[in-house]
Amino acid sequence: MGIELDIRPIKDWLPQQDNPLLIAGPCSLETEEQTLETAHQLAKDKRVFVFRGGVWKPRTRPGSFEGVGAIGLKWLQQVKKETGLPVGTEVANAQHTEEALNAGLDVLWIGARSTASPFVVQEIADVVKGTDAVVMVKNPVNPDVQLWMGALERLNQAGIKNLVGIHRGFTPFRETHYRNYPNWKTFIELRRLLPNLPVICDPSHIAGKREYLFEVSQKAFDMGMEGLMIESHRDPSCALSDKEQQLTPADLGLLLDKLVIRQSSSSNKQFENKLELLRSRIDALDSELMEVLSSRMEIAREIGRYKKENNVTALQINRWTELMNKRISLGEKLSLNKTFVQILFQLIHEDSVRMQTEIMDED
Ligand SMILES: O=C(O)C(=O)C[C@]1(C(=O)O)C=C[C@@H](O)C=C1
Repeated sequence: MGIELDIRPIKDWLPQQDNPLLIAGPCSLETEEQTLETAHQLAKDKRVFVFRGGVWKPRTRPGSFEGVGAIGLKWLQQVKKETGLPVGTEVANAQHTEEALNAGLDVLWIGARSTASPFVVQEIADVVKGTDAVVMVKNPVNPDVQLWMGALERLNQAGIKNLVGIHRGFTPFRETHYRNYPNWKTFIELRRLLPNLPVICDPSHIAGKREYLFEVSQKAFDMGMEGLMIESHRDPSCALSDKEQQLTPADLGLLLDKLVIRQSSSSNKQFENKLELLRSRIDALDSELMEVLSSRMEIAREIGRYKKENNVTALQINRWTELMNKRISLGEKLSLNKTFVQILFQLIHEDSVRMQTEIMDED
């Protein structure tokens, strides 16, 4: 079951927010003029509720633009004064956090590399303790839901109730056309564990390229996320960081026009009735599936006992390879996803071998 953290809904700290929560602004603040011009253009689109801008930029390797530093906080104050938009930036240590709080920033967020370090998160939590700061926590670079949760818990234990999770994708472990791999199942697990935590998506860091922003953003809404943090620059071609993933405010408007925003439920009675009917069919099929699995495991146990009597190994690689190939081709005929079939049978086989070795090692 999920854990109940004491988290306030977005509406409590941002009453003007309308579904979804949209946070937009440049990857990095570069000049006061670039900051203000981008902010004024974004403020015209009433769907943007918070202006973001990176001031301290964590870069993988030295030598790239590392942000303008604390002077950027003054530009953010100016944005707030001129546009009325709440403003936010990323903080990566205690000093950033103190400076951002002193500058009256409305939103702070912890980046993926910082979330991966419990020491850094605790250092930030110690500074925000006792304030009513809004703190957003990006997922750690590796798909470790416990580490992500741990960061949120540390902040909550410091009394921070205005919490939001940000899904920005994970360092890819295999070739992908995205910059960071969107491991949606980690989000599903986080939602199961912390059902009352609002979670938004950062399509810019997942996509890495403008052309994929729409599909990632739409998927986030299909999954039930509450908003987006998306990078927007008045002229991305001149941006000092992440040129290829930023949109002009006008292009952001076009992207928002196309997105379908979904609700977690519907008040349509007919829809509810039909859904219930279909769910009861799924329940019945799942029971059948479990019965079939249980019978299969019983046979695997019988084989295990038989192998033990005859001193034969549990793992039979030729049979396993042949079985997997057959299941994949049957799966294709039944319109089942190949990776799904592979993972499913890997799990079944793994457990079958585990049971057989246990039988073999029994006295
Ligand atoms: O065919 C066997 O020898 C089994 O024990 C069954 C089974 C399976 O679960 O399908 C289990 C272990 C082997 O590596 C191969 C297949």
